[in-house]
Amino acid sequence: GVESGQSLTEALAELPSNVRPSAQALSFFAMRNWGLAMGLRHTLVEREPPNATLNALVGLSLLLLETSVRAGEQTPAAGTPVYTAHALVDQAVEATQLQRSTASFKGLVNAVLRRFQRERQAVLADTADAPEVRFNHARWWIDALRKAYPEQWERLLDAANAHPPLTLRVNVRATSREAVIQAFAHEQIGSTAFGEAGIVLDVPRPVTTLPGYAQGWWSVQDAGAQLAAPLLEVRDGMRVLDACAAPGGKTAHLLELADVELTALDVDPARMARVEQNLERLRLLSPKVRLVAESATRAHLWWDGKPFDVVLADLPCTASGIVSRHPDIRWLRRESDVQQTVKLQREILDSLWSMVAPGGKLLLATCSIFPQEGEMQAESFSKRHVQAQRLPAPGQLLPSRPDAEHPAGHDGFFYALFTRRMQA
Ligand SMILES: C[S@@+](CC[C@H](N)C(=O)[O-])C[C@H]1O[C@@H](n2cnc3c(N)ncnc32)[C@H](O)[C@@H]1O
Repeated sequence: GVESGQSLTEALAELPSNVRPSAQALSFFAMRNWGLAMGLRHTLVEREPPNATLNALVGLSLLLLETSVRAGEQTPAAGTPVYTAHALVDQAVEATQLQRSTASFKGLVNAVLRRFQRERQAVLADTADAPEVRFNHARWWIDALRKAYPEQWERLLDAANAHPPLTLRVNVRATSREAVIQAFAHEQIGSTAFGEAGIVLDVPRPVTTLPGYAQGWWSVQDAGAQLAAPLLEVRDGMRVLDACAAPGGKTAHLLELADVELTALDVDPARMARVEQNLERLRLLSPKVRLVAESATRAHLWWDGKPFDVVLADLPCTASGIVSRHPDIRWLRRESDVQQTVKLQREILDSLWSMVAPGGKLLLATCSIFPQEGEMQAESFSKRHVQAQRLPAPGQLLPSRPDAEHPAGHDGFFYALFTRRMQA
């Protein structure tokens, strides 16, 4: 799916629920190691296979073969899919045979896998130095980060390859952070407080098995994303617009912080339905909350003309800051996507700016670390809108792993805050 442009989340959602957990574990592992998979495929089959399915099948089989050899040399990390080499070759050949688009390549798949088994050391030596293999990202992505962050690019790529912690934000309308930590401790689940309402789990686990999920005590949200809503300093009675709201992480946070009149908007109706489900679980739906499935750029269809005190523009972006949580992104995106999202972001921002009340605030947020979607976008916005005055905000947050000072680490985000100057 990812090789032909479909996101992993979409592809997994289409599978029957009984195979989804194992398919997710395998595909996440594959995406976290796809640089090696494609590197081995390239060394052994120089010519690009005629279709994406065959390419993925050969790459995945080689990766799993290599994983099985390494597992014999060193205990693999928890969750690593380990199969015997014999079973792998058999299954790969059988899978090739099952699909009409690949069936005639059965002999090729068999030959490639057997050659890898015979010549493993030499094949690895020919493969290991390619940047895609070393850093496990697409080449254009590595080059873009090297250019933007000449000092930090290697650290950033390594952080993207790490497994992220499980971080939660407590719904302070429903309970207190201390009560949640205690409820977790009661079930021998270790966790640590961070930030204003955050909790990081000592060991990640399926969220629905944690106390308080159904009761809406908390939401899953990265530590960096938890900074967004507080920057807007909402107070009771304010008119608030969350313009790119789905799946509703920051919508819920805004509603937890104050008793506001909130419009949550998203262009994607299916994703908008998830906002409703999330707010329902958190007991945050009320007549003061309006949910609209429309585009921020088509204000005439949904805006009553009354300005908002606060606008959150959590813009669609390449998501280059959250790769550790979505390991397919780095393979899914194309270089040309950056230009396209920059243009869409500009259109959305310009439309939203006209809705901000004098003295009101707009927060430009993205989960990207490409400067075009961050500081460059904010600067060009300032130039287009002379009434926009920039206020203090974190700017570019680069992804960081948990450490003693920041037990939750955080993903990569960009935040720029503007206020509309009062008329003279
Ligand atoms: C980064 S996500 C938002 C995440 C969300 N704020 C949260 O915290 O859970 C960006 C969202 O923008 C939406 N979007 C894209 N184009 C849009 C448009 N023209 N108008 C409104 N929403 C749009 C996408 O469907 C996507 O759900």
